[in-house]
Amino acid sequence: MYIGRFLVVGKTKEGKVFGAYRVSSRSFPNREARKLNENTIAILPKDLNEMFKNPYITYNCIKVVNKTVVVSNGIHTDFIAEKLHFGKRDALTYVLAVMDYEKDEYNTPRIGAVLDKEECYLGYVSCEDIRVKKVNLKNGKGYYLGVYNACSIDESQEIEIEGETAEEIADYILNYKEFEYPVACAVAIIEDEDISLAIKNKN
Ligand SMILES: NC(=O)c1ncn([C@@H]2O[C@H](COP(=O)(O)O)[C@@H](O)[C@H]2O)c1NC=O
Repeated sequence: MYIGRFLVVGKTKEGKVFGAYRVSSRSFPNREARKLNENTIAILPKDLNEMFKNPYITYNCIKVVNKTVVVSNGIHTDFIAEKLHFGKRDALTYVLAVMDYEKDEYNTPRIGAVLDKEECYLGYVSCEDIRVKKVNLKNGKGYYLGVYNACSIDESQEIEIEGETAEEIADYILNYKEFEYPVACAVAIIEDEDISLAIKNKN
């Protein structure tokens, strides 16, 4: 099944909260996740000239602000991170409403998650609806939210989670067979007082 870009929020079997993002792409597979600094992971074309071909393929997909993690499929990551003083739910809601879905040939939805140790919100804006929901995370389970064929916040969109470190989860989600065209995966995991980031690229 092709669900395009997707987020996974969940807990490891030992109860560590994480947010993950996978780029799956038919049209722009020559990209990679890159850790820009200890708080930020970006998605970039390997050939930087490619970024001018489409406005939606180059962006920060994870940003950590203090102890809060923002994950998304576009430049809205940065705007949500800048509005966190509104509160997690309202920052996500406000930015999704203002930015709307992508004006490409697929009306690709914007998806996002904002989470910390205590609570997690998932949200999306598509050409049909807009939704932000608080999600209760369970040990060893993850909820996914994808741009195509999986753009809903629903208990049926639950997967098992393997791995206890950011690296192990990035590897597991990048290689999650059910979802096609893997390109790159980025993960932020909250461990006690620290947040660790990891990336895994297909090639
Ligand atoms: N965020 C991304 O990495 C991203 N990659 C591709 N898109 C958009 O989605 C369209 C379809 O891409 P694809 O065929 O790779 O699923 C692209 O033309 C582009 O407008 C993206 N936009 C949102 O997901």
